[in-house]
Amino acid sequence: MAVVATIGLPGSFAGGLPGLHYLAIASLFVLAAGVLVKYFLASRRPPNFPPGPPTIPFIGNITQVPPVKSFLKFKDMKAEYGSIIGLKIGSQNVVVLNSHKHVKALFDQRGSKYSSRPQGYLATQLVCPNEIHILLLPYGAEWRKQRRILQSLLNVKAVDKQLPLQNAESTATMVQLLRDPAGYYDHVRRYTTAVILASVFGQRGARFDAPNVQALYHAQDQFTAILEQGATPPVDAFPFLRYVPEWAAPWKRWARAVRREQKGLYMRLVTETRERLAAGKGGDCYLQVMLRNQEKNEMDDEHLAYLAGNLMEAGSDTTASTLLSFLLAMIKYPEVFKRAQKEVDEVCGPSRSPGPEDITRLPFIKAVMDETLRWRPTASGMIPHMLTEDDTYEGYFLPKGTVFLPNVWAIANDEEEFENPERFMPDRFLDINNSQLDNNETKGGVDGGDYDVDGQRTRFAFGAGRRLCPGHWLAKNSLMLNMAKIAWVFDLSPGPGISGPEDIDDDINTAYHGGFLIAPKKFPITIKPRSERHRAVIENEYEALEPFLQKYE
Ligand code: HEM
Repeated sequence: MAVVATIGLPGSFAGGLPGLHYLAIASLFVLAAGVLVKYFLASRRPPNFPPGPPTIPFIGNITQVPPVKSFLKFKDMKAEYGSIIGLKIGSQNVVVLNSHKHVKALFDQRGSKYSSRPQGYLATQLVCPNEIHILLLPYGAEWRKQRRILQSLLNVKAVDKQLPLQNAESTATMVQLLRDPAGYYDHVRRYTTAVILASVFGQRGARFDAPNVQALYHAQDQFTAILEQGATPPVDAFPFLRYVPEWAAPWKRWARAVRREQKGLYMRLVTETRERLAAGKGGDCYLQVMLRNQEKNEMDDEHLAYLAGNLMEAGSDTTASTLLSFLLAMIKYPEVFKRAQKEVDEVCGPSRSPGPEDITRLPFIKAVMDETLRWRPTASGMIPHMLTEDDTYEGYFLPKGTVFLPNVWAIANDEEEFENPERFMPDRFLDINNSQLDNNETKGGVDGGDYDVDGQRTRFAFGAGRRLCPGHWLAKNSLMLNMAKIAWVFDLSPGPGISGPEDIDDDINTAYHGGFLIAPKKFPITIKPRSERHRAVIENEYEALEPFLQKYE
């Protein structure tokens, strides 16, 4: 009766069944209207929010965001709306940062507010619940703890310990490329997985079809596929979707399957590593250190397994995709590859391939690596940061909870920063590296202007602020070693059916897979040893390194 009075219904309808019916329908109607009004209002741009395309009631800008390679569309929007663009994805506030200036000002300089991640229902509740996945963790105690652990293993000095492993696996990759050049795509992907498998779990991944390499790629592919925009209903924009029962929501069943597969794999790898360590095998891996400190760090087995597994996810495809882009660039720009070959020849001579000791002696290869990371940044799909307090910037109001997308693609292709950004021109980094090296080295990698030692801060290929990729030193050692060895061992040219470099498709629209990470599609390439002597040297080097790799078998 009280309810009836409140909503002003005639009392005579309140007593019997028909009255209750009416009441229920009316209540539902009011509830639905309330929800509609809420979503209607929530899909509008908040006052003083950065400019962007007009919103559509209830859905905001959802229809203006393409499901793949949205970074291209966001770059185009810059002409109309500027370098800081406000969007509504349903009720979610989203800001796209199209200039390195904003990423620096917000992520780097206001790191205490801009370092969280959006807590998407699917990713953080169904696939990775209980704060187990460092990439997805909110900015807080658990993230700080996990980040500290990674920092101690992956800092600039500590990663040098992995150089012998990276060198041996890179040499093994050169031999695989010699023996089976057509399988280049998988050989490169094997390399990056094998390095992480050995450095983290102390295990060997000698072939691309090795069960653990395959299992890792399968779990990783499933994980990225389910997180891809458009792969599942927009449950965060329309939270009522989370209440759809599982029988009517195949995406929920898919999420549970991904969870099962990922957890099963990472836990199994930890068990295997424990057993191998007990048997005196695979020592000195990152997981061994983590296990030793497990109690001190208050990590249960699942958190430990995920932290180790996350290194696999974060370090494998990213590095492989960058190396594949390098191969593509080298056949598209043969004059660059010739200069790279000249440099390695001058530094190493004809009797040995480049090794760890050469990494700091190859400025041109370094510029090629920097340019590859700029030309095709693998994280163009934009890894979001989330704002944890209300803020104002350049006169705009940015509410707490706003999701920020750093558009690495737009930053790397900014005509105001880079002349002819679509062209692969390592010289732009050669000049910077040479002129700014001293100035910036004293600042411990933090940029003293627009560039740091390796130009990383301007391109933002490794992210920014407190979430900056903790694996970037390890990754860069892998990139340098492989790029230098490839230039030393091989001649590269366009594959059969391609008349010359001008016919090679390197277009981001057509030559690249879209998704969370971008990667080149397989392209025709001919990979041949430069001479019989080069072939013999690399085969011999591999033979000498085999006993070292055996310890991971
Ligand atoms: C070329 C190779 C790589 C690229 C381009 C890359 C790029 C990135 C980017 C863009 C982020 C997000 C940064 C941000 O939110 O601002 C990230 C995060 C991360 N990366 Fe990398 N990465 C690479 C290799 C690696 C390697 C080799 C490892 C480890 C072995 C690694 C481990 C991680 C981890 C754990 C995170 C999550 C950090 C956090 O959320 O606090 N990455 N990476």
